[in-house]
Amino acid sequence: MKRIAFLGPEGTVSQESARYFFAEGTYEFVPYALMSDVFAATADGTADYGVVPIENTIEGSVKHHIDLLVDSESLPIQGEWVYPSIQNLIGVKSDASVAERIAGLRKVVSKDVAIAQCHDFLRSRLPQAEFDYVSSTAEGVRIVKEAGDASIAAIGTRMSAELYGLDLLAENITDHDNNYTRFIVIGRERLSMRPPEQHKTTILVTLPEDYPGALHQVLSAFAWRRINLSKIESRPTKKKLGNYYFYIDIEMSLDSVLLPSALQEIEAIGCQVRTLGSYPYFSYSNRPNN
Ligand SMILES: O=C(O)C(=O)Cc1ccccc1
Repeated sequence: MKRIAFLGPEGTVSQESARYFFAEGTYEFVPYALMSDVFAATADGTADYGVVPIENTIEGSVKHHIDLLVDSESLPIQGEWVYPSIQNLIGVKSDASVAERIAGLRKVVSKDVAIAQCHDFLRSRLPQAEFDYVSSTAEGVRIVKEAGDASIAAIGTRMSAELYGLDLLAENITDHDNNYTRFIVIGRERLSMRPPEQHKTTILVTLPEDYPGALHQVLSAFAWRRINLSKIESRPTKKKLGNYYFYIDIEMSLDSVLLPSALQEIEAIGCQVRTLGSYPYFSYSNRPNN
């Protein structure tokens, strides 16, 4: 049975999303306390695949996860999908009314991204609350359960509230209905699933120094071939202040005729190109398990 590593404990958005993506076949879903553990377990073969939230509608790229991906040389991206994260306000069980319980909250414990996703709700309904940032949404739920304290709430999935036997104090508290998270799966083996309509390729490009207009040349190698890019983002190389690489998502498979020649052209001007993966991509309307 294939093992799928995800950011735990049980009940995270990542786990919900992994179950949605790997809906067909039998898999073992294995929680890890930190995203770096998810990468390490996949790298050393303890897990076959690792699930990584990489970008959010509201927050943009999860920079720490992009950096982990870049640092994990041997783990190509094998697939990408989009999942709507629905967050809820979760508290200990009590006989008091929900309004009273919300009024009595002093602290909210959750993951930074989840708190950001619910910013408007928290500002209007819980202006008095302070925030504790923890490693995942389900970890916040676990902490609330352990504390057994009615003045603390977590933000997390419905699944986590059920798992820890807590109450939903408010459902679907995310600020925007179009709040989606883009997930990738890393691993050595290709995935065997229904062929998708779209493929993507992700590359890292380091520009040569002292080459004015290098980025323009990179972009034009794609432009004149009419190859669409869906994302370009610079990240510091961390080797020297002011040195960057570009993280580029390309809407084309590396198996195509055009893309390899574009990459050759970019290398020819002195850029370093590293492929992070060429993989199937599933939008939310084109679900992997339709
Ligand atoms: O903390 C979690 O539950 C995660 O899986 C990370 C996360 C949090 C919010 C949106 C998407 C992923």
